Amino acid sequence: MKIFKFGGASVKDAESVKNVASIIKNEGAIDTLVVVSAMGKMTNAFEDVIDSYYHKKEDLPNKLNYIEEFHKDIMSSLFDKTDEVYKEVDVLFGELGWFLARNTSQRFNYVYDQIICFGELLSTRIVSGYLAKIGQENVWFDVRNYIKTDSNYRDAKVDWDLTEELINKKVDTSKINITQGFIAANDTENTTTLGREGSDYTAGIFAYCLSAESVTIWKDVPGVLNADPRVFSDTTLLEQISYEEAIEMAFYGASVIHPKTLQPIERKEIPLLVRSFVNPKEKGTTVSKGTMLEPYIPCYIVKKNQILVSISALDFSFMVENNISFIFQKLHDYQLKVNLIQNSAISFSVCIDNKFNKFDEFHNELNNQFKIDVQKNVDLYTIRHFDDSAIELIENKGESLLTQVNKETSQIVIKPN
Ligand SMILES: Nc1ncnc2c1ncn2[C@@H]1O[C@H](COP(=O)(O)OP(=O)(O)O)[C@@H](O)[C@H]1O
Ligand SMILES: N[C@@H](CC(=O)OP(=O)(O)O)C(=O)O
Repeated sequence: MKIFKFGGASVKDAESVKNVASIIKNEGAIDTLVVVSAMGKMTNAFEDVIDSYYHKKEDLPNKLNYIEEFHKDIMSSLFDKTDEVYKEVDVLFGELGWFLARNTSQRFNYVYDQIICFGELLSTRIVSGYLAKIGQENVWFDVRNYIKTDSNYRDAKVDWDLTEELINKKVDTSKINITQGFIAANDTENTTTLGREGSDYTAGIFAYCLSAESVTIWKDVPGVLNADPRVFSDTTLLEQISYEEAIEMAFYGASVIHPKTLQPIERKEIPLLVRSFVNPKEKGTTVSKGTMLEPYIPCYIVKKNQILVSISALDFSFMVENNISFIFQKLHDYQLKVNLIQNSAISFSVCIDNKFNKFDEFHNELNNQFKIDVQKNVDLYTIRHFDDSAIELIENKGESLLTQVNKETSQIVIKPN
């Protein structure tokens, strides 16, 4: 069985849905399980709904209307008004309205997951309905009956044993199956999610459980490039990369593959293909066991908007185990993700992501015990397989604040010009 994954960009409008349907027809007409994300930027739109709902804002009806109109507008170009899919979509909007009216829970993460899931439920109904409309038989299923997790809402951990059992019992591997990425359920049937951009991971979960022959993630780029084309104007397609290399790139922040996706498929040595839904005839990138990188060239990964913090003791004493472990505990407590560490005898530097906006609290707490220098709004560049000219290219992007060089990887913190 093959696994396909289509992200939001591939189903952002009616033409895109037609394109996805033609790829499925041409490339995956049997034995294929298709994982689909919410359409376009609909997950962000549902986050707006959650914000308005949770904070009881007056604009909630407008935000809900926007989402309904977005989907119905796409549907009007794909279906006749009498098609079954309209009923299915209306049932989903009914369920959403029912939850919004009846929910009494104040737990934000729980509420978030019960609402955000409708993006994927709607998109899969539309893709499945359109395939049926053009005569392509397929099976739609609710992934929440297949992927089971703990109750850590918004970042749930998969119960692998139960999930594997359910998937193997329930998936008809001879058919085209259409299901949702990103969402799952706990043992009390409440919806959970696997973390933002987690649909790639869903594809990895199905691939592992079904021992699939391959996973193809269809993207708006020709494959894995040696840099993000949104940031670098001159990029090269990587035709082949090893699992290890792909895991390294994803770990450092190459957003083309979700970091959690690779571990399950690497364990079973299932090839991962990253291909273009714009040019589906092109081969794209193969991630598999074997050659580390083909062609062997420097690869650039950038994380924007980081904070560089240098910490030293007030009395100039050494930065050693006891104070470093204390600082790390505090970084953990304030959910500050560390992307680079460098220490010398008397100072300790970290480059961190302030995703949850807790840096100022961390700073206040440590300020009277340590001397702390802070540089906000810096960019962290990671270069895999660097050479001198690659480092020079990055150092020309602004003021270079810190450079760290390991065998295969160089990391440079830049204050942009
Ligand atoms: N090394 C890279 N190679 C290709 N694309 C990259 C790379 N690093 C970042 N990207 C970005 O990843 C995007 C595709 O990933 P993403 O938007 O998450 O897709 P989807 O939402 O369809 O899963 C591309 O549009 C590109 O800008
Ligand atoms: N829709 C979810 C899950 C996802 O993976 O989406 P995409 O495949 O479009 O990145 C999100 O936006 O987080």
